[in-house]
Amino acid sequence: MEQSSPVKNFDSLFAELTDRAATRPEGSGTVAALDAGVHAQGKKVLEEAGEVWIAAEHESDEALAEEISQLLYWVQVLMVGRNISLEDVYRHL
Ligand SMILES: N=c1c2ncn([C@@H]3O[C@H](COP(=O)(O)OP(=O)(O)OP(=O)(O)O)[C@@H](O)[C@H]3O)c2ncn1[C@@H]1O[C@H](COP(=O)(O)O)[C@@H](O)[C@H]1O
Repeated sequence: MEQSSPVKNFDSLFAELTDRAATRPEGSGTVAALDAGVHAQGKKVLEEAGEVWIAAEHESDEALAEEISQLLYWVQVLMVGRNISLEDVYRHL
């Protein structure tokens, strides 16, 4: 029987990416993104932010939500790469 995958959220994705950085599994896009360095990560953050903006102006709710998920992912990659924790960020909220 097919198992449904658990629901992801911001914290669980961050835990997953932190684990990828520690265990470096073969074929992980996150490991490749971390190895590419902060300059490449920053460019992806900016690119995804632009796609969020365009989607917000011109695209469907579903397309916008997908772009936002990609922006969150790339912000988290950058955080993991710089060793910034969720608590480091949350204390500024
Ligand atoms: N949530 C994401 C996620 N969001 C975005 N992305 C990456 O960000 C890229 C953004 O897509 P775009 O459509 O903007 O770009 P693209 O043209 O498809 O790809 P590029 O040419 O820009 O690389 C995607 O191709 C993915 O490489 C993600 N990669 C991984 N995850 C999750 O991260 C976790 C770890 O993934 P792995 O490290 O790959 O195991 C898993 O839960 C994944 O589901």
